[in-house]
Amino acid sequence: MTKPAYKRVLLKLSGEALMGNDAYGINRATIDRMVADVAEIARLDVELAIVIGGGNIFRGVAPGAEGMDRATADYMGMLATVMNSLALADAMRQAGLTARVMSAISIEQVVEPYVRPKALQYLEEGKVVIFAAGTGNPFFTTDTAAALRGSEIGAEIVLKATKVDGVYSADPQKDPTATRYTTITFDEVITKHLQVMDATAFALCRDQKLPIKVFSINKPGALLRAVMGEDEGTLVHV
Ligand SMILES: Nc1ncnc2c1ncn2[C@@H]1O[C@H](COP(=O)(O)OP(=O)(O)OP(=O)(O)O)[C@@H](O)[C@H]1O
Ligand SMILES: O=c1ccn([C@@H]2O[C@H](COP(=O)(O)O)[C@@H](O)[C@H]2O)c(=O)[nH]1
Repeated sequence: MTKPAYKRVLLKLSGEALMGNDAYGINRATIDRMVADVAEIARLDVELAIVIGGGNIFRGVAPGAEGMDRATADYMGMLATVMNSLALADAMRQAGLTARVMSAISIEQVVEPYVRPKALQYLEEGKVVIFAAGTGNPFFTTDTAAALRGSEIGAEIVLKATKVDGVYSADPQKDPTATRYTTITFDEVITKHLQVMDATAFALCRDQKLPIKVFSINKPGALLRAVMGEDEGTLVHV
């Protein structure tokens, strides 16, 4: 087998995809499938850090959050990512992988705080590092957290595993005539307002020259192909 294209990657996993076909929450079969995909690339000695979104849990509380102060709702969203991170780490443990969860907000009885040198040490030791609670700040997203942590740890690429199989000319879930790009520049995605990731995340990756690959979380083998540098999804580059 040929070698992986990257030594260290930041994988952004869709929170919303975690609910599978359920209305919200964590679907057991879905998380196990995600972990199996992750295990496949961990076996290749790729240093792997993960950020997982919170849409699967936050969607469930959204009606109650209506009219809520934005920062408070955002803190709830960040806590949702902590729950997903813990569930992911535990599923990894059951699959024989060693994962460490590090939180951007202080909840030390539950999960250790994010400390960059410690995260780097874990990666060098071959542990999977899961960055929880986003950036730790309201008004941001876990996509921006992925761009931020990816830059901090010197990842060579951000792999965004999501519900669609790449970046399209318009939202493919709304516009069936939308066409998929194989590659696209950061300037183009930003000026065309393509919203598969938020503009803050795109701008940070552009400034740090950190490429992003967007691909389907539901397509078998897609993560492996992305790690091998094969033609999969859409590459967003400088
Ligand atoms: N131009 C576009 N190309 C591709 N997808 C797009 C585009 N515009 C909007 N989208 C939407 O962006 C979504 C992916 O981003 P989103 O941040 O909502 O999900 P996620 O990151 O997978 O979930 P979570 O936020 O729970 O982690 C896709 O499901 C798609 O419908
Ligand atoms: O840095 C961050 C990251 C996330 N949030 C809040 O959490 C939810 C869930 O994250 P997704 O990226 O949408 O999955 C998000 O909507 C924000 O409300 C945050 O405030 N800061």
